[in-house]
Amino acid sequence: MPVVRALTKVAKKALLAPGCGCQVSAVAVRHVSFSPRQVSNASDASFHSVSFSETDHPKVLITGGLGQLGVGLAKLLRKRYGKNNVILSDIRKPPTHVFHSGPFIYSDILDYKNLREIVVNNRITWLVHYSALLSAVGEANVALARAVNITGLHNILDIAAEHGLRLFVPSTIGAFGPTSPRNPTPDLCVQRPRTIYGVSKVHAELMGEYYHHRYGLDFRCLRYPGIISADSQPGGGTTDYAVQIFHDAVKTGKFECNLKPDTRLPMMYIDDCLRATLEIMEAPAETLSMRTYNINAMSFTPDELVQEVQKQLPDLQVTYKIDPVRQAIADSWPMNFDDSNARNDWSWKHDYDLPELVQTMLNFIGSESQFAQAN
Ligand SMILES: NC(=O)c1ccc[n+]([C@@H]2O[C@H](COP(=O)([O-])OP(=O)(O)OC[C@H]3O[C@@H](n4cnc5c(N)ncnc54)[C@H](O)[C@@H]3O)[C@@H](O)[C@H]2O)c1
Ligand SMILES: C[C@@H](O)[C@H](N)C(=O)O
Repeated sequence: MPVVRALTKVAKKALLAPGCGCQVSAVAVRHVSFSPRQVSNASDASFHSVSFSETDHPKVLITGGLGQLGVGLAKLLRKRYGKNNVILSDIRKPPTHVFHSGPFIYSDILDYKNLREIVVNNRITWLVHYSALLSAVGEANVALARAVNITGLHNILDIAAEHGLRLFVPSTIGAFGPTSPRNPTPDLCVQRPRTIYGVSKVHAELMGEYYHHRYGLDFRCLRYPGIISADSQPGGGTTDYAVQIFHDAVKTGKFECNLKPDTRLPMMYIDDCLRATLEIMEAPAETLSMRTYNINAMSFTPDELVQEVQKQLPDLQVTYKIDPVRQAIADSWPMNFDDSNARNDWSWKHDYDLPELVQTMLNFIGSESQFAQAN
């Protein structure tokens, strides 16, 4: 598979490069007057996101933008800030419609110099860091997940701090583990995840908050639930079943579920997720009592989702063939998410519950499939 080959090549390059972290450090120290790697005591902390004036439109770079969430976010942000003020980037080749919808640029987050060139040449003020390997693919390739999710994040943090960017990094329900309270899971509690994905996301939360306190980095982070979207495919996670069921229900009337029928996980429709991202990015700093927030919309089991879909498509046949890796991951994740801090601090509110989600997904996929048959 070309994508897998490209990713493996990138990871090998990063992992085999002698002291790849040190090379990055050398570049930062040589060319940048302020770098987190140079600051030796807290009193020197001097990074502020002052370059962004609230009256101007931000100039946004989205990394890993060709996955499930990036294209939709670019569309939303372009509507608000103008097409040319939002740059999508990835290491993959964009489909034609994405390429023609606004600026796209190649960016490998493991290439620090390339990242810096993009930020400088395009006068970037906000960075949305979406590149990652998700939970199931991460377990299948731990070395690659470690490189992309941890080494890549270090590059992003340094670039953001050096250039005074506002930085958004999503975290996940996967940042919690079996020893966390699971029903509900609050913002602050034990976090001992058992996947490389979860470990890398806890690391991202802590590093982002550390850079915020140490260097004044304007770091903002939301822990997303499993995200459900109709016009983009998930990238290899544990919650992917909740997207696949809609496609299979419409196209074949049959669905094989890889999680047990009673596995409860927090979920959210993509429009709520992207709006939350915009809202936290625009929130005045003084409203944020924390830098990492849970957000939630609904919570359901495969069985409950099937029942809701069968209200519209009663002939849907569902079988269960459990994937032990995904099941073990799901069993260690939150069942319900407590997002009261987000609701109190910056008025977070979801629009979609399970019935609206199911109706919207079936409408979208149904009309797409009718269109395909007619053409
Ligand atoms: N989709 C969800 O349900 C969900 C839930 C919680 C958190 N998140 C987080 O949101 C973000 C976006 O999720 P998504 O579902 O769009 O992910 P995805 O897996 O669909 O897309 C990730 C993208 O990262 C890119 N990428 C991989 N290696 C890269 C590299 N070296 N340089 C640049 N890009 C690289 C891939 O090509 C891919 O397009 C991720 O950080 C993820 O952890 C997603
Ligand atoms: C929940 C989330 O982080 C992603 N969809 C996964 O399952 O890995």
